[in-house]
Amino acid sequence: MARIGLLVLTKPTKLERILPAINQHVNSTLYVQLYPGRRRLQSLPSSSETVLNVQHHGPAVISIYSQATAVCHNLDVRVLLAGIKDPFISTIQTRKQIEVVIFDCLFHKDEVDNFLKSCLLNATQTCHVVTLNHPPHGNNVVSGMAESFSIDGILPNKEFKMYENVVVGGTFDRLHTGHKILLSEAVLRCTRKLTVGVTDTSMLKYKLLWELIEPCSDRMCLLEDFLQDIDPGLQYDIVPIYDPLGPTREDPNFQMIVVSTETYKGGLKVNECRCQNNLPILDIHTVDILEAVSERTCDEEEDKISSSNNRMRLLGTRLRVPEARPLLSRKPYVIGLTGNIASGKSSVGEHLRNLGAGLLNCDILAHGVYTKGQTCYESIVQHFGKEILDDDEEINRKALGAIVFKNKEQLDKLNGLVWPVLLDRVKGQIKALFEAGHQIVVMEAAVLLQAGWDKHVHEIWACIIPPEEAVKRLQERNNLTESDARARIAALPSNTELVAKAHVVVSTYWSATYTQKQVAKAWKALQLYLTDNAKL
Ligand SMILES: CC(=O)SCCNC(=O)CCNC(=O)[C@H](O)C(C)(C)COP(=O)(O)OP(=O)(O)OC[C@H]1O[C@@H](n2cnc3c(N)ncnc32)[C@H](O)[C@@H]1OP(=O)(O)O
Repeated sequence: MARIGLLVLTKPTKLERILPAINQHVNSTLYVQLYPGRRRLQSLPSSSETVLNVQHHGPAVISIYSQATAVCHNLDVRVLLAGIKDPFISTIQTRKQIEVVIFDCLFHKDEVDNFLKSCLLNATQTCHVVTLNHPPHGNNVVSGMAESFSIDGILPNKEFKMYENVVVGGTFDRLHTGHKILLSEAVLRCTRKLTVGVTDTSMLKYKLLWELIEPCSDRMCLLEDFLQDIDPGLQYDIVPIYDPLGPTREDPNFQMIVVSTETYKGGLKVNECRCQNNLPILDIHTVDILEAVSERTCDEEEDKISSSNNRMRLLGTRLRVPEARPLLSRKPYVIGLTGNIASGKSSVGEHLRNLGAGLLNCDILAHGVYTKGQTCYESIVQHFGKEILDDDEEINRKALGAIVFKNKEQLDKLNGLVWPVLLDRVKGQIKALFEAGHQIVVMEAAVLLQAGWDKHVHEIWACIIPPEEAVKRLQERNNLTESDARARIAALPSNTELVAKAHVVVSTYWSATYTQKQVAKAWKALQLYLTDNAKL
């Protein structure tokens, strides 16, 4: 199985039939090259032909993306546009090295050899060829796809225009089919420079699960990579934006803006602002939100292709490969379950226990190290004074908490007294749970990262909820004032810090059933990971 493949598509109507077979040949990136008739390679293009070509073949691009996404879920599909804009281009330049070329019809061996040698500029030495020459059945032409590539006899649509300077904006988090279509529509209509405004993370804090949005610089790099792939002939200016209008409020050169039906109002706002600034009004090209592949996977998701849905689907998945822990015993496999206060760690821990994990709760263990007669009792009383004692001389945690949660120095002191003793107990408990038959142990610890205990676990699972939800929960659960609740939240790592370290992220923001679903998904993925790596 190759990682990177190129599908040479001479008849787009065949796509539906050949897509399932493509999954057996490629598992990472699928380039698609629409291949206009080669007889045209001899003559030189004229600009009117370019416009006709884009007008004629542009809709096929959308259709390819929708169909390919529906069938090849795991492939990063990239429809190459340079050959559509200029049908006389005879070379294919991709960013990634092509390992397999898939033809949708039989070509003569000499033609194929010539194609591999002269047209493909970035193929591996061992690049091989597959022909999926399925016989046509029925007459059903897929909508948006013309059976013929010939543009002869096609009348120019006077409405259809191409522009030197085009602009498009968005968050572009984890490029999905909707983004690819929006960008392709912009590229297809652009002849010189495409400016892409990318919302900086500071603008996104109102978005659901914004903490899972990739950093702006990463999103910009991925965009550049995608755009250079689909049309290396354009100039790209990819810029971070800190307000919804970005560079459109001042650049006099922009001529056209590409928006989705959802962001059309934003396009109107841009023109309002340009009018006020005495700048030329932009033509607005609106791209439909893709409905065909927008099926929700659960009630909680939005009813369209959206980045929020994509982020929700990341919950419970393995976001990164755990670092090697050579100093940690391989067995049992220890998950550090952490999260800010009231984030629902304990419910996640319970789900994991139900699935078979051994569970230990460090909050509860911590309480046990300073009950009367236990190791930390004397040192805590000595430092914090007898005022923290109950009538029965036990440490009153409410009184102790009132001191430490208002004073960082005091909290550090308490942590310094408790953590070393607690860690010994935690290690003892992990061993006991393993001896009782648990191959996987979950260590629930609110301050896992601050304590530097990440080195004592094989991987980290973080539980996140929006901070405002945490404030609400804390006020209800712990009877705290709003400012006390905010102070308690601020004392623990933020969602962003947690996500940066976590291998798996779950959120208890929605229903208990949805939390359970995420945990079950993460548990299943962990079993696969452990089996693959023979860690159990
Ligand atoms: C490395 C670890 O994570 S060990 C587990 C955390 N425990 C510790 O660090 C020991 C020091 N803390 C304590 O002894 C107690 O929390 C006290 C005395 C401060 C307060 O006791 P209680 O009022 O009974 O609170 P309790 O222990 O149940 O903790 C309540 C919340 O405080 C937070 N909390 C606990 N310890 C700390 C700490 N050291 N720093 C910041 N927040 C903390 C937790 O997030 C917990 O929230 P959660 O229930 O949503 O997880």
